[in-house]
Amino acid sequence: MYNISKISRSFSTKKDFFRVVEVGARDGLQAEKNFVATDIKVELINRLSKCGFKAVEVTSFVSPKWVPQMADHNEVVRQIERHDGVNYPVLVPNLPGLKNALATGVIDEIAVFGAASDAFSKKNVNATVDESLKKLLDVTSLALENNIKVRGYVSCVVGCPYEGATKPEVVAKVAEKLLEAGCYEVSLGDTIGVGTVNSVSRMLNTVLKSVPADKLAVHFHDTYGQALANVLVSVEKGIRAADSSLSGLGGCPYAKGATGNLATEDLLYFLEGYGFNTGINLDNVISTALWFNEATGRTKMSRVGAAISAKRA
Ligand SMILES: CC(C)(COP(=O)([O-])OP(=O)([O-])OC[C@H]1O[C@@H](n2cnc3c(N)ncnc32)[C@H](O)[C@@H]1OP(=O)([O-])[O-])[C@@H](O)C(=O)NCCC(=O)NCCSC(=O)C[C@@](C)(O)CC(=O)[O-]
Repeated sequence: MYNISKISRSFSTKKDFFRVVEVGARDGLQAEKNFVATDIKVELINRLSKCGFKAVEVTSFVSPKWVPQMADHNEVVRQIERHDGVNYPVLVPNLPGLKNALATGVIDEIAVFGAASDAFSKKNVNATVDESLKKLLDVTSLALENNIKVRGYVSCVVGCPYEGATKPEVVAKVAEKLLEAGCYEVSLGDTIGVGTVNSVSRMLNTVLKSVPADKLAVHFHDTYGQALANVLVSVEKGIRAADSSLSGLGGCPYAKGATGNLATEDLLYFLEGYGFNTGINLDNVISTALWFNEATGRTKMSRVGAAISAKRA
């Protein structure tokens, strides 16, 4: 069982840095059926850039037949403002995607993605886990030759929508392969948000046997409302990076029923409460969420965003 008393003993007062990667413009929007206009995506990224994030994931160079929402990747990466100290990773599944990204001349970082489940991998990239890892080697080497940083993702680290529970050993193996391929960090994705403190703890204990905590980030979808609890478990195990999306936007087109990522606003409130320095201005993030809702006619807000904007009103 996960030891809660261990958590309270180790609450810290020192302001350690915790890196939050904002993935709303990519992971948050990729499953949206209605196309979000390019100028709204660009403005969203520009506003996020001013909030203090060190990384704002902006789009995917995937096939527009597979993910139509990301079809405007060329325009998005060319039109956004780039701020010093902020990286703008783009998701890349294969060599054609990388070549298209490189041709824009503005890419500073890519994210490659593998999975810990063959069934999900086949649905997501039309290749098994091993096949996709082999293909990724060409992508990572060409990116590194071009001085482009490479981040890796592993999907389905706790459970798969097609295969059920994931074996932690498989997650560890895929994470190791991504690091060997040249990724500077691997983000562990609970794609369908089924993880609990026990299953996430078991998975991390296994992965941490072969991958150091400073090479890991966590990426929790909040389908079952467990994402923040799972971040706490990850923090306690020494992980100091997490992905989240504005207002908890998102889902995965190849994982039915998966809701968005952990909301950035909720994550920031949690991290500040824990005593971390994120360098991110929560108020500006909430204003960005309100602007995005107005621009797109949405109403979805994070819990923290709803609470703080109600107080503002
Ligand atoms: C990987 C492929 C392309 C293979 O798809 P495929 O059909 O096997 O590829 P193909 O090589 O046979 O090519 C088919 C067509 O796509 C074109 N094509 C081929 N590659 C590209 C490309 N890069 N950009 C643009 N076009 C491309 C290619 O030129 C061809 O065009 P056609 O001849 O039919 O006109 C496809 O499966 C794909 O795009 N998959 C992406 C799926 C995706 O984006 N999923 C969501 C992201 S992963 C995620 O969200 C999880 C994560 C990261 O957030 C972490 C977590 O939460 O777990």
